[in-house]
Amino acid sequence: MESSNTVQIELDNQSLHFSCAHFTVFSAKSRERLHGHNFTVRARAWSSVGNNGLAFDYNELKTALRTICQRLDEYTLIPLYSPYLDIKEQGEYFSVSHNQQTMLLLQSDTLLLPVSNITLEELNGFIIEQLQSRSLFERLSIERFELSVSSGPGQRVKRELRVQP
Ligand SMILES: Nc1nc2c(c(=O)[nH]1)N=C([C@H](O)[C@H](O)COP(=O)(O)OP(=O)(O)OP(=O)(O)O)CN2
Repeated sequence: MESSNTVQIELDNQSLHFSCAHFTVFSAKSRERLHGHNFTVRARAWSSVGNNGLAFDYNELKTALRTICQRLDEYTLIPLYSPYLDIKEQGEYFSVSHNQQTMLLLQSDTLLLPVSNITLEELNGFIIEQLQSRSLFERLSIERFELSVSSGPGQRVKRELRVQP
């Protein structure tokens, strides 16, 4: 029986993590308190093995993921597109208001991400968009891709992408 020429390359190195503070906003009147996680990222990529016995150099994918994680690491993450937050610049701070409460966060320690909530779902989508912006899937001839983002043991969100050949 001939085996498939398509392999699955999985990356879940310890370096694919970022430590951030956030709060999930559930509604106009409900949110979590500000807290933190050590988020971890795991990627699976399906690709065909070429005549030289290589599917693609997974260091390119690992380096891209590591760079994205490093750029998020040690920040408070705030969703720029949340319908329930009012975000303003105030001197060296961002003032972030929700349900008549306002927190002041140092801009130097805060990232406004182009997402609607700081959830595993939205972080997953953000990281995939960062990879797509590098045309990584086309450049590495990745046919199918799965990204998993976890906020701790036992809870993760996975998203699968079928990249057009
Ligand atoms: N669909 C989603 N639901 C929730 C998300 C999410 O990202 N997507 N996130 C949260 C909370 O931010 C997150 O779960 C808070 O962490 P929590 O589980 O409360 O605390 P720990 O990670 O320390 O886990 P414990 O089980 O409490 O030890 C909620 N919902």
